[in-house]
Amino acid sequence: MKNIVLIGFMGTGKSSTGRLLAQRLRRVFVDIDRKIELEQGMTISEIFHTYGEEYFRQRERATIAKVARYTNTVIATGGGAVLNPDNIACLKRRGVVIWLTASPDVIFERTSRRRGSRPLLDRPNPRDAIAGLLEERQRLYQAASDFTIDTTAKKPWQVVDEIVDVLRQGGYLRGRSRSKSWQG
Ligand SMILES: Nc1ncnc2c1ncn2[C@@H]1O[C@H](COP(=O)(O)OP(=O)(O)OP(=O)(O)O)[C@@H](O)[C@H]1O
Ligand SMILES: O=C(O)C1=C[C@@H](O)[C@@H](O)[C@H](O)C1
Ligand SMILES: [Mg+2]
Repeated sequence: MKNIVLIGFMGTGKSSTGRLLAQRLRRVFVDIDRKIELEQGMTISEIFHTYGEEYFRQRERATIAKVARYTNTVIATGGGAVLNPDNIACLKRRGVVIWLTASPDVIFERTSRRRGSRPLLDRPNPRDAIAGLLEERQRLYQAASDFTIDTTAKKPWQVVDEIVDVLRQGGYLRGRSRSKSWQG
């Protein structure tokens, strides 16, 4: 079975929704940011501040190259994975790519919850940083994705339901996964 790859801006729910989706489909879940943190023994912010963004992007590239070879896995990428076309090319080889979106206000609200953990938003006016990065990246997410799901006004379990529906309709899932109602 193909991997299910979640892409999208910070705060669109790739990590939290990805974990739920993997539980629902009984698949392994890999979060690229978490894997880098574990392997490096540092948080993403510490990596950015100590070695710089370019170094982080190299680690991200190497980690994605490794994980993209898995099968049957739910993969949550970091928000900047689309910046390198090689990342997308290798993820697509064995994966179907889902773009999670959310409005700038909701992104701001969700990313404010764990301040200090997203170095690119660690500045005096994070709203402007969000607007600028969204503008730069929107077309990259669009071009990389097979399906798009707007998470703005949805609970994580509703996003999971929608992902399962689009994957099933697209012929990417076989058999039944647990019914929607179990998650309330
Ligand atoms: N659909 C949702 N409704 C409400 N809150 C959500 C939803 N999805 C995620 N969240 C919350 O928003 C915050 C950010 O979510 P998450 O870390 O999953 O985003 P992400 O896309 O993985 O971001 P990053 O690219 O920075 O890793 C978390 O506090 C999470 O619980
Ligand atoms: O959007 C981005 O460029 C990033 C998103 C996070 O997931 C982390 O990968 C890191 O903070 C960079
Ligand atoms: Mg994440």
